[in-house]
Amino acid sequence: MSMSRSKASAEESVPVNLDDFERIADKRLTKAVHGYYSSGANDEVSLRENRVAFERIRLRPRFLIDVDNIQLQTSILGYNVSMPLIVSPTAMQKMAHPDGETGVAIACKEMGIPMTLSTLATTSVTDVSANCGGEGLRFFQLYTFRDRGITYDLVKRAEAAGFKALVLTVDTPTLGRRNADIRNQFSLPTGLSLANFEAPKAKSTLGSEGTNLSDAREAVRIAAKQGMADHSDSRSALSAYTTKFFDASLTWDSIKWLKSITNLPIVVKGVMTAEDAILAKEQGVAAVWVSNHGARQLDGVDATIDVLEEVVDALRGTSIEVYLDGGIRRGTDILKALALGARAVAFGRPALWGLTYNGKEGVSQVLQMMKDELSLAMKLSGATNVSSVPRDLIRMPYDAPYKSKL
Ligand SMILES: Cc1cc2nc3c(=O)[nH]c(=O)nc-3n(C[C@H](O)[C@H](O)[C@H](O)COP(=O)(O)O)c2cc1C
Ligand SMILES: CC(C)CC(=O)C(=O)O
Repeated sequence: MSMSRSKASAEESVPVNLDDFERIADKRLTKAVHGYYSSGANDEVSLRENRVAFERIRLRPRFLIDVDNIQLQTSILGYNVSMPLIVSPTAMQKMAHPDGETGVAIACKEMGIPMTLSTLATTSVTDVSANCGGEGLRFFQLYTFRDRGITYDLVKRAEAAGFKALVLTVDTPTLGRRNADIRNQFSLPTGLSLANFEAPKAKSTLGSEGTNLSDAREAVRIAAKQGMADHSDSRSALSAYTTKFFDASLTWDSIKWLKSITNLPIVVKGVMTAEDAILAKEQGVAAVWVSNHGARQLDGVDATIDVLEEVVDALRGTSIEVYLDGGIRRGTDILKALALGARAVAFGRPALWGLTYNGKEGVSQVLQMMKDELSLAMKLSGATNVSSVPRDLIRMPYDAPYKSKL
């Protein structure tokens, strides 16, 4: 791994929590990249809410429970993991550090947790896998393109590269409005490209015989190579890119098509209601990922942690796993989500801060910090196993005042 940047410089003290990593990353990134990574949509009401909602939840610790040996390991989609944490997909990680997606993937592999690679990564599915020696658990986040042949090709490449699940993002038919990207005229810095769209080195795996896909593929490829430099959509170059190429006509029914082309388990990312959780269930998905996209899409939605329980309730009695991201910054946040029924949680920005701080090593530090914090939170609250954190370990703001059941 490249080590082109130092750890904390003299004026930066060593980070002791994720906020410290954020502060250091804020100073090091260019204005445009920092704006892109940190922004939420519009007035960032939901961005603030993602954090504040965690702070409103109170813990109800139990004591004189043997917490000498607590159980952090669990399984995700049948794979053993060292703790219930996934790294969320975030686009264009090489803007943070040359280690980019490979750095995140290796840090996750070493920690024994899944990494989710974005469709809009600056390292290809093939290269990420090769750089990890084919080891580690990786999921592929899928954006669907107007031309289904492009989506098909992405899925086949992810399969061939050994990715173990498709994470279909459903909250982005088009891009949310992010003020910083508009002000900064954001586009991908020169020298980087959206690597999953580079021309395949070998013969194309494209399988939709009979359709002429070359023009559409070429357009996507050129845009990816040019770093989405098209600012014709007044909202931003990213917005122009998604409007032009993303399939805004996708419906729940489209999951049938996805299932017809792959045997990989499908995880639906971006669910915020019981209604959509039930529609996902009807499509036979393996997992539902509660997310508001780090509050970057529709502003004014609830914090994810506040809708988790309705989704969990809607899927009760099924084998569908529920994950959550949005504002996870502390071990106690993880514990709160587990108490509400999440099988695992995920985070996006903290991995980018770790990457900015010190490449792959910085991501490892961030992951280790979360593991240590989760372990501490469990010991201090009497929770012994991540798979069976009781609901009454927490008090939600909407819970009725305590009445003795004793
Ligand atoms: C810079 C950035 C880029 C993102 N890119 C993607 C993406 O390519 N695909 C996707 O499904 N979600 C993407 N997301 C959303 C994340 O997967 C995740 O839902 C969000 O970051 C969780 O919130 P957190 O950052 O507070 O942990 C992105 C988020 C950020 C901050
Ligand atoms: C270009 C975007 C679609 C990537 C993304 O998901 C995001 O920036 O939140």
